[in-house]
Amino acid sequence: MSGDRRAAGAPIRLTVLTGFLGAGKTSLLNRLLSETPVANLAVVVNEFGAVGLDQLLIETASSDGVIELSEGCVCCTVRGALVDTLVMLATRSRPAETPPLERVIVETTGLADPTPILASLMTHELLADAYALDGVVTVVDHLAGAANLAERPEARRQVAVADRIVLTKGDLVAEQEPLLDAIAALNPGVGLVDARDGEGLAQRLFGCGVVDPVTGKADPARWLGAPGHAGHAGHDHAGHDHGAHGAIRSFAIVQAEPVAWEAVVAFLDLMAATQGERILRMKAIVHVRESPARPIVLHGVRSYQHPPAQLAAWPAGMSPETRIVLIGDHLDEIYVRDLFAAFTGGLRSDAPDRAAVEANPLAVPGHSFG
Ligand SMILES: Nc1nc2c(ncn2[C@@H]2O[C@H](COP(=O)(O)OP(=O)(O)OP(=O)(O)O)[C@@H](O)[C@H]2O)c(=O)[nH]1
Repeated sequence: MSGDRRAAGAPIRLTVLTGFLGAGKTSLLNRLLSETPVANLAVVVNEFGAVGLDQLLIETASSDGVIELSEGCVCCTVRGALVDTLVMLATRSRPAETPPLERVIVETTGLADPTPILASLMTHELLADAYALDGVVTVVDHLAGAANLAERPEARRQVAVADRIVLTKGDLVAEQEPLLDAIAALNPGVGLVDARDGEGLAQRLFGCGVVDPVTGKADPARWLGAPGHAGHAGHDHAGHDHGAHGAIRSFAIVQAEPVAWEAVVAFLDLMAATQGERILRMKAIVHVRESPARPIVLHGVRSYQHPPAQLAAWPAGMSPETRIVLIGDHLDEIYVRDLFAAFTGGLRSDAPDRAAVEANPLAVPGHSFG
């Protein structure tokens, strides 16, 4: 934690901890809090039905950082209260000697679709400014996980939007492959953490979002799943999933040529207008023509986008290229790729490769794409 101590005015890191009912969120939180100094961390717990139970468990580790919302689902009835609580945490007055709040963890109810919560974080003026999403951490248990993913849309969404997945109850099953396959189909390359792996939980769960500006650190390349970065397989096209899991899939648009910022804005506006409800999550780093040395990172859910943030420089080890990762539900990949190409002058997905046509021994002399 000392490495990311919050500078005055720097955003509060916010982790959304989600996972299906009984997956082990509270157990994980208890472990995390027992490992992590809690003086500058607050936990917002939302429960559905069993009010108070989780608070009792968490209180053993953190006597004063816990705020429990009243009964209700965090994605709908308590959404207003969650926003109010986060506003209160960001704006509360505090004695001069107390350190500023560095982190907030929101534990959602197991039945929550996390996308409305993420949308609130991105679109509420004060929240978008005061908080930086440090990552969506989803807990999946080996015992019930595969069945939940097969049967419950909210469980699939929790996995699809995760920046990190924690696997619990591995001690209770012999075979792990079916669940790992189901996760890979929804969110290929997501970083997996086995809850049985000893200490250092905070290190593995925190810092999996995008941060930088400028430069509050975190690791945008890892967040994006850029090739060569730990925890991700680096996928440009994966996650076909038209079977039992419906049509949640992810793909990446990659373009090395810098693009005009206004073309990207136009592309995103049209995406939001036409595909909004199908976008579970969008993460992007943009190689902008106007500032090729300083990329812009973007993220969004549904039709909402977080205000763009410009990084100090390209993340170490990442080549300058635009990389847009889209996780969608019934999202039309060809349409999206063609739309991007139309706005940015890139190659259309169904058009021949320019180099293959121009640098081809059979190419028509003098012919080139203009
Ligand atoms: N064997 C085993 N049990 C676990 C593990 N993680 C959690 N549990 C147990 O699973 C049960 C549910 O854990 P919780 O931490 O309450 O799960 P939760 O996701 O917070 O549950 P809800 O708040 O009801 O959604 C508890 O009895 C835990 O002790 C694990 O890795 N192995």
